[in-house]
Amino acid sequence: MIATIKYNSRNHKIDLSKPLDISIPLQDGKNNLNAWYLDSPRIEPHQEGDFIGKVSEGAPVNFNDIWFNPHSHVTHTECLGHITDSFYSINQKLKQFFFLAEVITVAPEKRKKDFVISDKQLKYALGNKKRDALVIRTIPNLKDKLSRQYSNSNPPYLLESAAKYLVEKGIDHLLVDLPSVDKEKDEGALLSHNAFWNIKGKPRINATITEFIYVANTIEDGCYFLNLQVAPFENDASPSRPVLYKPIRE
Ligand SMILES: N[C@@H](CC(=O)c1ccccc1NC=O)C(=O)O
Repeated sequence: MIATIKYNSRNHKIDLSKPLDISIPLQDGKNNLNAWYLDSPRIEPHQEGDFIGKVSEGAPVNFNDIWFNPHSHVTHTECLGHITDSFYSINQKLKQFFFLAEVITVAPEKRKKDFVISDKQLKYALGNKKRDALVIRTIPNLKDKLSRQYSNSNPPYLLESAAKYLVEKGIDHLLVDLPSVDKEKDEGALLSHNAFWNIKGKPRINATITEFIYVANTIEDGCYFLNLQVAPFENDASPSRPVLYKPIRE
């Protein structure tokens, strides 16, 4: 199924039958991804009195309750409501779902005890490309990213100057394969979140950050169309499924 997309007065073709899913699924239990010191997520039959919501236990349907936190357990997209006093819902702020994206691969640089993504690395990778969205794959890029236990591991993050550079570049949607764009323990500074949403200036209310993606090694760096949608929760963040489509060269 081939679609032609007219973007900036140019036609691009994509094959809708060849989606590249860069989300991480959520599953019950300890093998699930985890961050921010929470228990593992749970998917379990709803129970009430004698009722157990499971066909094999005599119920007419499987009827599971799910306990999870979008920031801890799954690919999720957040809006500025993640760090503001006022409530903003990702389901209200993300209203367009196709974007031109660049996929880049970065090896975070060692800075004292941290590993960071710098503005210099992003400048080198983006050059003068103009994109709506940036997908950052960090290396090493092993399958353990699907089930990592990140709490107290001080994962890589973006320098504030890197986030500021992305704002200057006009990147509205940032996707990373990390738990956060900020340092795990930064005493609430959240410098990159603040810079990306320009909280101290004119807030970028339609900009989004997607965390915990996984970009398989079979997906090459380069230009893609990105379909980004969230589950319709009215919350600062919600589970999301970013999907890439490679433009067809003619
Ligand atoms: N870096 C922050 C902590 C933080 O970001 C955070 C803490 C608890 C639960 C979630 C967090 N961040 C992401 O959703 C700090 O050290 O204050």
